[in-house]
Amino acid sequence: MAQIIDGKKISSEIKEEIKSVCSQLVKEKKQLPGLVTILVGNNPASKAYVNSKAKSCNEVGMVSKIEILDESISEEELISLINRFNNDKNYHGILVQLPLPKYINESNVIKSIIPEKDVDGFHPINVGKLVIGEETLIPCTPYGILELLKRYNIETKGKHVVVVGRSNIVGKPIANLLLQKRDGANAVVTIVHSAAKNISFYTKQADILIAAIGSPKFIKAEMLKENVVVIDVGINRVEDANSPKGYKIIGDVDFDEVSKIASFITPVPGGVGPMTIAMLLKNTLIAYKHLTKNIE
Ligand SMILES: Nc1nc(=O)c2c([nH]1)NC[C@@H]1CN(c3ccc(C(=O)N[C@@H](CCC(=O)O)C(=O)O)cc3)C=[N+]21
Repeated sequence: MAQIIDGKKISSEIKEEIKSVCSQLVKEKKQLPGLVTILVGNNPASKAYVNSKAKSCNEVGMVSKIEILDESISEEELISLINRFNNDKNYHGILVQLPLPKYINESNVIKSIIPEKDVDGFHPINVGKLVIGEETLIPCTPYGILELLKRYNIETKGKHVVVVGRSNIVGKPIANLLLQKRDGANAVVTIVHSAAKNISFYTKQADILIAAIGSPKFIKAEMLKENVVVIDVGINRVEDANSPKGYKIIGDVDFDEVSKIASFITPVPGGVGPMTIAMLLKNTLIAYKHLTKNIE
């Protein structure tokens, strides 16, 4: 049986670390780090995420603001609001909850956030820095995966990591980060995606498998070798009559069968998801550090 990688526990540890930095700032009567989250429309899942981000901010003692905008807002109005926060010294991180309504160009919106406050790490300047191995704000989910591997002492040097999925949010950045030589993971990395003729051919070679597909229970035990380390990034909402909420969240990995052959595995929920939020707070602290020079 695989050892469970407890993302909930590690995320609590990281939040404790951030909390102690914030209470030190209070003692020194210094400004606190601030995060603004912008939500357009009222998609229930997005609302839930945004609320849990704000709750975590409050837990660690950061300043947090949620801006909820009507679905009818124009791209120009959204960008002008972002500009206001670009210039607002009380906020060091700006996060625009994705996805945005179809008529708003996501790329224009992401580019309107100053790279220094881009705590998602989605701005092309930050993406470019990440790819060439320069210090930058790392997207929260990949950053969370790196922390999990580090805190469970899972060696990546020379290991074959197979990333399933090529999104800009998870697949591409995690592949680049694990590839990095200088203060990096130094792994051999393969990215596979839906156009592959035989996905199992690739996944069977993985020492570490990262599933970021967006398809419930896609990864089966027969696609993997014994003792593989499995990181499940999937957050799939499926109907569940037995749950009080009417739905449950399952990953991209068939946990019941894969946990029998893997050496380590992240559960869903309680794996990568909580880490995403912890690393968002960490990024806000890093942005604060660079913008204010209040902490070393
Ligand atoms: N600009 C932007 N940045 C994001 O980082 C971003 C986004 N937009 N849009 C949506 C996705 C999704 N996302 C998650 C965060 C936490 C959990 C999380 O905490 N999940 C819990 C379960 C939560 C539950 O039960 O609903 C878990 O896996 O244990 C999941 C998903 C951030 N995203």
